[in-house]
Parts: sequence; C-alpha cells; structure tokens
Amino acid sequence: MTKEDDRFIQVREGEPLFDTRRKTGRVIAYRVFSASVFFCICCIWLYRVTVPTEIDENRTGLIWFGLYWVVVQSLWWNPVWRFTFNDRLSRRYGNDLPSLDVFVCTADSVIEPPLMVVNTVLSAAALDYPPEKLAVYLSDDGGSELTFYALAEAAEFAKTWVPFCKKFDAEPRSPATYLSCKASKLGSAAAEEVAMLYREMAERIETAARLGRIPDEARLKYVEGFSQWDPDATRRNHGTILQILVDGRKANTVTLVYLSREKRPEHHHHFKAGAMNALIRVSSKITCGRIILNVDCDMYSNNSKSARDALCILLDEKEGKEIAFVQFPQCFENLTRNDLYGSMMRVGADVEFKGLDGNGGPLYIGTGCFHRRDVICGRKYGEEEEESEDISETEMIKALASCNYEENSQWGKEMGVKYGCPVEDVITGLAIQCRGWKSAYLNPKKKAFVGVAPTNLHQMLVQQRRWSEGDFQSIVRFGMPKERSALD
Ligand SMILES: O=c1ccn([C@@H]2O[C@H](COP(=O)(O)OP(=O)(O)O[C@H]3O[C@H](CO)[C@@H](O)[C@H](O)[C@H]3O)[C@@H](O)[C@H]2O)c(=O)[nH]1
Ligand SMILES: [Mn+2]
Repeated sequence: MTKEDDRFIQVREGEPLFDTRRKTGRVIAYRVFSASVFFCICCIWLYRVTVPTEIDENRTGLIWFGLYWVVVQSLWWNPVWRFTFNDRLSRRYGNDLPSLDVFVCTADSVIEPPLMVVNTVLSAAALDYPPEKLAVYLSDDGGSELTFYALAEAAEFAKTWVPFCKKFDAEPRSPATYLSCKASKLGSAAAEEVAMLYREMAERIETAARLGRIPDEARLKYVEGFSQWDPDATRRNHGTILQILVDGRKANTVTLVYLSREKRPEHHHHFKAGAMNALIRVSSKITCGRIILNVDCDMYSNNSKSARDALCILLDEKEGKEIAFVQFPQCFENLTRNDLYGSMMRVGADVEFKGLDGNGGPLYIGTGCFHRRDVICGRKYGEEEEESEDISETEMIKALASCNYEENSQWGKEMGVKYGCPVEDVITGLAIQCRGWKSAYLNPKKKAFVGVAPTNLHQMLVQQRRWSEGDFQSIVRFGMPKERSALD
C-alpha cells in the first residue's frame, strides 16, 4: 500500500498542525538505568547516615549530590520530540497568517559590528512569510549613528535581497553567509548582481566604521533620521530616536524600523529587558504584530521556515491555544576546536529542553523565541485576547520609549519582560508559565538560528557567571511563595 502523500490531501477539520512524539524504547532504557543509579544512591545514603560521624566527614556533600541528581531527573524523565506540518499550515491559512514583529537587539557598535547586525536584520526580513505581515525592528542601545546608517543601507539592499531569496529559494538568508558558502557556485546573473550589491554595501558600512564617519550623501539622504541625534548626544544620554525606514503597511513590503530608546544617566535602563519593553510598546503603535520573534543581533535566521514552524504550534486548534511561546535552540557557527568552552550546550539543546518540553515547556532563553504579544504583555491563560491597539503618529510613539514612561507602571513587573535579573528572559518565561501557559520546544534538523559563541576564556567566564547568578536568582525568587505570588 502506498503511503498517502500529505501535500495533496485536503486538510481535514481538526487535523493537527504538529505532532508530539515520545521515543518509548529509549525512555524505558533510560528509566531502568536511572532506577539502578537511584538504588545505588539510596545504598550510599544509608551507609553515610548509619556510619559514625568521626569516620565520615563528607556526609553532607554526598547527600546533597544525591539530592541534586534526583531533582534533575525531571529533565531526563519524559523527553518529547515535536514535528510540524508546514504544508497543512499553508493549506489551511494560505497567506492569512498573523502579523509578525521581529525584534533584534544590539547594544554596542564596536562589540557588535553593524554589518553583522544588518545581516541578522536582512535574514529576518527574508523569512518565508507574507512581506506585508512582517516587520523587523532594530533596537540600538548603543544609540549609534553608524548602526542607523548600516540599517538605512540594508533597507535599500533589502529591496533586491528579499525578492532574490524568495525567487531562488536561497538558504540561509543572511547575505554574508549565503554569499560566502555559495560564492563559487552562484552562476546566475541575478546572483552575481546581488553579490555585487552586497559587497558594495558592506564596503560602505565597513569604511564608515573604520573612519568613524558617515558619508555626507547618506546624511543628506536620511536627514530625517540623522537629525534626531543632538550634537552632544552620547550612548548614555540621548532622546528617543525612531525612524521607520520602510513602511510596508503602504507598500506591500517588509517594514523596517530603527529605534534607540531614550537614555538618561539618572534613569536605570534595565539592559535588554528595557529595550524589549520599549520595542513592545513602540511596535504596538506601528505594526502591532500578534506574534513577536526575539533574536540577538548576532543570531541570524538560518532557516526561513522557522516562523511557519512556530505558527504550526501556536495556531494548532487543539493544543496550540495553551502554548504561549515557541523556543528554538541557540546554535553557533564559530565553535572552537573540540568546542573547548562547551558552547554547543548539547545536553541542554538535545536532552534537557526536550525533557522540559515534556513537563510543561522549555524556558525562554532570550533569542530564537516566538511569543504571543498579548501573553508577554501580561495576559493570563484563559483570558480573552484583546483587540489590537490604534496606530499613531511617529512623534506620539516616541514618548513610549522615553525614560519616564514606565514610572509607576507595571512594565518590568506584571507587563513585558521582567527587570532586576541577569537572565531576564528565563524569569519572564517562568512567570508566563506561572500564569497557566505552556511553551514548546522546536529543534529542527536544519538549525533555525545561528549565532556567535564566546571565543575566549574571559568572554566565556563573564557569560557563565551572569547565567549562573541569574539562574540562581530565578530559583530563589520562584522558590519563595511571596515572590512567586508577585510574579503570578
Ligand atoms: O543593555 C543591553 C545589553 C544587551 N542587549 C542585547 O542583548 C543581547 C544579548 O546580550 P549578550 O551580551 O550577547 O548576552 P549573551 O550572554 O550572549 O546572551 C544570552 O543570555 C542573555 C541573558 O539570559 C539573553 O538575553 C540572550 O538572548 C542570550 O543570547 C544582545 O543582542 C545585546 O545587544 C541590549 O539590547 N541592551
Ligand atoms: Mn551574545
């Protein structure tokens, strides 16, 4: 009997858009192994507790390690694998998909070179998604004219790049990566032209970065944007800069927006969490995408289907309704030899997150995550979704990214991304789950997002220390009933 080809059958009512599978054999084998280890741990505990203290001074350490082992079993006990049916999504919804806002965050034009940042923006703009439903917002906490200039250049280049990707089904859609790995086999005239345009753009951006000077023609061409920088503006002290570089609402193309929220030395800016909240408010008055994708500026989209994959989960009629966000793993392309610093996080990505997914859902890890806008804004599970907000004028929208806006408000507490924790993403995800939502983990063969991992010991230690401090804080905050009810 031939297997029915899924592409040619009509989607039946109630047919799921994704499937959740368990590998029973593997799971049973692991559970047997785990039970045998547990038996041994119990024997050690028994011995340590019965033996006199004078002989055994290491009692607490071993008991603690045993307890730790028991607790982390929850991560390995019930792993699940999710598979999406993209073709069913296309047949059921066609181009009638919810609007999607992509938030790219950058903070420093030296550490995060503008050319890398715009490659991430371009890869997101070229996602396989109806262009008029897609908007990419770049939040620049560095308040850098150079980053703005690079985005303006990228907005021009996007006019060629996005149609090119769609026409030739190019992958991956970060131009730098595509052109470097396909350079020798480009062949077609269209590809040569796009490669030439990219090289010219990259050259202009890199020259401006090297000289620390924006070309005069560009200042004139984008005068509306550049005029928003005061002569005495610094990265820690400037007003809101907001420029809609491409307004796709009018032109049936992808919307591109530059935002650098107001910064004043006397106001705490709350790092990336503050940037995310400003983006949530500002975008709510421009495109107000029902779905929000958050990526770090060094994590380009490597698989143009990721947005559709995430929607297979979020739009599924049966199980999707209770899922608040879909998290993809963090993958890296610059791993050191033998992955010296363990940046691949293989245990986390291949095992533990699948285990978390089997127990209510993975954590939100700050990048490669698709959220429902209303949920990240504070909606509880079971409440009705509200109508989208009004569209306003640019000057009114700028007030939403000012330092004072959040005073005496719930932003950073009940609304948006939470403040006061080095891993704002993890604690925000946990708070969403405390409000009754689930989340889902997708780890497709073709990596959805690919980024840059720390390349030296110093960078790695800084990152690990921040994560450990943040994760520990999250455990303490969620462990205490008073804090926990404040997060609910
Ligand atoms: O004041 C700030 C500081 C950082 N960022 C951006 O936040 C992202 C992550 O910062 P980074 O310094 O690269 O931290 P990592 O340790 O690499 O980031 C991981 O860990 C963070 C904390 O959990 C998450 O927010 C990230 O998404 C996750 O990739 C980058 O795009 C930054 O540009 C801002 O926008 N504003
Ligand atoms: Mn990073």
